[in-house]
Amino acid sequence: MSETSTAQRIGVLTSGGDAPGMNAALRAVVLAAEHYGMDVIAFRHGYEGLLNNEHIPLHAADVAHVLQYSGTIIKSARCPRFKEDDSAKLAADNLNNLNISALIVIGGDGSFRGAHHLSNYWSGQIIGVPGTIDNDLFGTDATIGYSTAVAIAMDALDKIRDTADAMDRVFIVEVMGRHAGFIGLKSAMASGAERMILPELQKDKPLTVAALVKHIKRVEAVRGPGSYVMVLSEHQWPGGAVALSEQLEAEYDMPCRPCLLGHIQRGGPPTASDRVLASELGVHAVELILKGETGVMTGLKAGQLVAVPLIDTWTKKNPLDENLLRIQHEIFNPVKKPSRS
Ligand SMILES: Nc1ncnc2c1ncn2[C@@H]1O[C@H](COP(=O)(O)OP(=O)(O)O)[C@@H](O)[C@H]1O
Ligand SMILES: O=P(O)(O)OC[C@H]1O[C@](O)(COP(=O)(O)O)[C@@H](O)[C@@H]1O
Repeated sequence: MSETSTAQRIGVLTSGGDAPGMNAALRAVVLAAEHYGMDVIAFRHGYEGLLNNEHIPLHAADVAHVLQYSGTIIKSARCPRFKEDDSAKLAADNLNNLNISALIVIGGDGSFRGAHHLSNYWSGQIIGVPGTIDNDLFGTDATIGYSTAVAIAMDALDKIRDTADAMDRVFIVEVMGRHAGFIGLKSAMASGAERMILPELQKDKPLTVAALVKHIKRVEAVRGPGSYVMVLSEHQWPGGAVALSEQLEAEYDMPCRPCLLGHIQRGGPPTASDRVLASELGVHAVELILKGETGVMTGLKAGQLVAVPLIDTWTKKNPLDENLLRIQHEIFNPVKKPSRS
């Protein structure tokens, strides 16, 4: 891009936890921008880069072969100081000094709160692209990264099942999703887990060790000795899967092993679904800029591209799929509740 270029200049950044498919979204943004005659400036390390003026131009050649990799080539960060008013003012000044007229933020709900905060001080267009493994953004059926995280968790759960079966053991597998049980629910169903503990379910019926032991024993009574695999969303038990399995062993003499999947869920090749979703949403973000939109997130709802007000993405909530919950609890539960009829 030359100093004398008069093309519209847009900014882009990846923010919050990296999500598989962010590179595919970046590639789509850059290719679409070039297609429509725009220049792209990428801020490195999310909002940190916006505040520190850490930026690079991005061209098609820079993103030619990145969509098969997780992480983000422009790096991501959590930037607590961006919540301050002075930070938003500084970011606005930096964007204006670079003649940037629109900013694409690829991230989760926190990143969109940040984008909204920035909009109080900056009059350029702001478009969000949903990038988080947690799938906890209202307005889109799936976020970029979610499909890959579920596939990784399922693969791990299948492997755990082999060893759990061989030794008739209980396993507690901790998956990500601090506030949302989407990864937990889908990976539990996809792997045939006997039980799942999700943040949304904890509100009505918090987990107790006694209830868990009762369920494990009942499953054994129905099926005979064998494996029992439980999916536990993170932060749902003090000390997590490790503490819970230690308690089962110590207090109930029940052979139990913990497994924490952690950041493994954010790495490796993104699934085809995530690459395609990211590609479609990245292009849509640029096309929304061309249409003059601002303060919206691009999403995919029932196969249709949509533009959702940024504020809705965190003030409203997508519930867990009621039908999947019903199937897991009532039909796939080895311990049948007495029939209602
Ligand atoms: N209320 C807020 N006001 C301003 N910036 C925010 C706010 N909440 C989050 N951010 C910014 O967005 C970044 C990413 O948010 P975070 O919650 O960590 O990840 P995610 O975007 O994946 O949800 C934060 O580190 C901060 O820079
Ligand atoms: O990588 P960090 O900073 O330890 O954060 C871990 C958190 O990030 C996530 O992977 C993604 O969350 P965000 O999309 O909100 O950043 C959560 O599932 C997890 O709780």
